[in-house]
Amino acid sequence: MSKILIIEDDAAFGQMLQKFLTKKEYKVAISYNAEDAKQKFNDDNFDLVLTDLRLPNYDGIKLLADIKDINFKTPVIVMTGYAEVSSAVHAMKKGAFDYISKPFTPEEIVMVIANALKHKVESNIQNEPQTNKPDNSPKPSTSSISGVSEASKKLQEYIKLVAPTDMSILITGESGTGKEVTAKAIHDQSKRHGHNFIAVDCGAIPKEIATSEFFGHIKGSFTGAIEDKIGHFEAANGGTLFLDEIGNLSYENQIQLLRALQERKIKRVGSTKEIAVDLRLITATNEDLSEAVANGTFREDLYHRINEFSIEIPSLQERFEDLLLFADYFLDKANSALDKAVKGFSDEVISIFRKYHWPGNLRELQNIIKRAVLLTPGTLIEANVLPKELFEPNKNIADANFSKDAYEKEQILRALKETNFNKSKAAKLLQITRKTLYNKISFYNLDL
Ligand SMILES: Nc1ncnc2c1ncn2[C@@H]1O[C@H](COP(=O)(O)OP(=O)(O)OP(=O)(O)O)[C@@H](O)[C@H]1O
Repeated sequence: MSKILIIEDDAAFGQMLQKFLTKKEYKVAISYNAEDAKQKFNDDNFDLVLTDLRLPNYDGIKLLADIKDINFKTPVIVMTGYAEVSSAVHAMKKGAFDYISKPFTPEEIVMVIANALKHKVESNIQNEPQTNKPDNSPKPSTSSISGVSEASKKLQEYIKLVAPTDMSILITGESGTGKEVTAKAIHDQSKRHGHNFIAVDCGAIPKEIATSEFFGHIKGSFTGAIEDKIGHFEAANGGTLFLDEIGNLSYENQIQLLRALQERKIKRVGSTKEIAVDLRLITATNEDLSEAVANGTFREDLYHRINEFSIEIPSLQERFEDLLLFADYFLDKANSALDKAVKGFSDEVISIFRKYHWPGNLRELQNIIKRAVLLTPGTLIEANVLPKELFEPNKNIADANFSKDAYEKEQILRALKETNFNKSKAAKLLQITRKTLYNKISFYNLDL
């Protein structure tokens, strides 16, 4: 029988929930304040914690951190008011497993709990064999976050799937979507993580020196070669070589690269000595390489060699539900970089962020937030520190979006009416997650 700890200052609601979950065959304890909750959590083994984010005299996020400090494996579900999606997202960033907005239906809470408990069992099974070898296990990347949208979850699945293999990965996606971050995550989760991750922007290397940049040179081999130099291939030996903007390589360099990959050996410029290299290749492009192959500007044999598996990174628009999560993350990052203590975004800014189309994706979001943090005198980012492009309608897609939005809104309302406003059922009908539905209801300002 799974044990649940409810932390809820509203005694009547807490007791009702306790009673309901007990009927569902859970063993349920309840705390009405943070101190008691920590005590109980310390003294007993709980399989799951269900906590309100707003507690008297205690910050819910701090309590979440305290719980994670005691036992980071226990999944925590946070309960929030409907308007507090951004705090829920913040909580998830700090390690909460899921969130549920009040008021919720009995089916919803049962589903969320069952899902969290299932995940706990699965992750315990995965963790078991690794307990005695902490140092050899791949480290998760710490300088990035995963996102909660379906597109992000799929991306994480792919990363997890391909990381342990030695397959060559081609990462595609618009500029600023996180291709390099993804390549690094694959490296960090691979068995090569103890070796170098070398990132090279092929677009930034002049054609004349590309060979020496990739393979190194020996002193005196050409004018300017004043000392021996190792190239990127050797530097990445044992680890991962990430070639960004691979489509920019000259035809000659493409041949050299293909040869090095096939033979797994290189020669420094000016040397006859062959050097064995053992590396994993990850490449990225924001152009359509198959088109370049069709046009004859990119070698087909190299294309197949680098494309044993391809991963497409979603644009920020395609990961709409991640927007606030990333915004929060970049806010923290900007605060530390600029030594500021800006706490959040005004409602108006959040609404502007949600309406903007983010052509520069995560990089643009990050830059805008950093600039806004710098310009913000107080604790909240207000609309007056945002650049003007955020206020301009996106002319290219305005019409398309209008009709798409109107259609989507109508579909949501129809599904809600059809299910008598049961959000879980409506989400199922629409074939989206409950969270996506909540986000869309809030995005379209549906007054339910
Ligand atoms: N998952 C993530 N978590 C945190 N930050 C991210 C994430 N993905 C991207 N970023 C940030 O967004 C910015 C752009 O990421 P990155 O350089 O990986 O994009 P890219 O697709 O390789 O860009 P380009 O096409 O211009 O080379 C970086 O500053 C990176 O730190």
